[in-house]
Amino acid sequence: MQKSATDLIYSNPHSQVKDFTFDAQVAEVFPDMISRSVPGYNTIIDTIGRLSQSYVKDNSKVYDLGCSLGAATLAMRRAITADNCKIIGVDNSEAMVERCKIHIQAFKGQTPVEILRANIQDIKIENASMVVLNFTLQFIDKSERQALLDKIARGLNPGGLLVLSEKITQDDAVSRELLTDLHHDFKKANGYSELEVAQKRTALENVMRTDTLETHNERLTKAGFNHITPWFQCFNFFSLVAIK
Ligand SMILES: C[S@@+](CC[C@H](N)C(=O)[O-])C[C@H]1O[C@@H](n2cnc3c(N)ncnc32)[C@H](O)[C@@H]1O
Ligand SMILES: O=C(O)C(=O)C[C@]1(C(=O)O)C=C[C@@H](O)C=C1
Repeated sequence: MQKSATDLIYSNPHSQVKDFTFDAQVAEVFPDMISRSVPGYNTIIDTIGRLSQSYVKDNSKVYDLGCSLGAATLAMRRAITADNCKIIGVDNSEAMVERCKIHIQAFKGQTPVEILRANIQDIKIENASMVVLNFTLQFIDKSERQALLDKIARGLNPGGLLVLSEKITQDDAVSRELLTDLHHDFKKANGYSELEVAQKRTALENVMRTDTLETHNERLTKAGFNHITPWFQCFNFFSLVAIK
């Protein structure tokens, strides 16, 4: 991931904390924001690259849905050895897509990359050997998540792989509070103040709705995935692989 400006968005008191959006201000500091906010983010990006080496097949497509600045796309492009493939990165934030295109061009690679500004719910997914949803599903309306996963499962070739990474919640309030506290401690250890943690939490409240692990499993099973296994969890962040 490239170096970026330090995230100071919530460092001063906001008279009214607005709903979080992936605007130009966020895009500018995003690599710093996500690596200081998501435990294991770099491990997850590296592992997506590692998985693409094994699962991306000749003559197929790879989708990075909610690609932001293209961290997962770049990790996959570095690792893919299959021939005649294409990576399609999709994001609906204009600021992210603009920066992502510049970022991708700055690196050389064999596999062609196309970055699209679109709603991932509107695009066609076809002939895919690998699909990545790295901390994106949590921003889709809950009632529309199953339809998106159904579309992904339909678009994957047999043996194709989905990587789904999400912030999760727990039904049990004691467990939920424990993991939330650990996550907040992680953010503070990475230099965020109490105020920054509290204001970001408020900003995300209406826009990022998390599910339990059980809900994720149920949806993926319903979508038709045959092999589903979490491979990473740290506090209330996890990543799984689902194979068709
Ligand atoms: C937390 S970021 C994803 C981080 C990125 N996948 C990575 O690994 O660095 C979520 C991204 O999803 C995008 N997004 C949210 N809803 C979307 C939608 N319906 N269609 C396309 N992109 C969406 C946001 O603009 C944002 O860039
Ligand atoms: O900052 C937090 O508390 C988060 O939940 C992290 C999180 C995410 O999970 O996607 C939320 C928004 C930002 O895009 C980066 C990371």
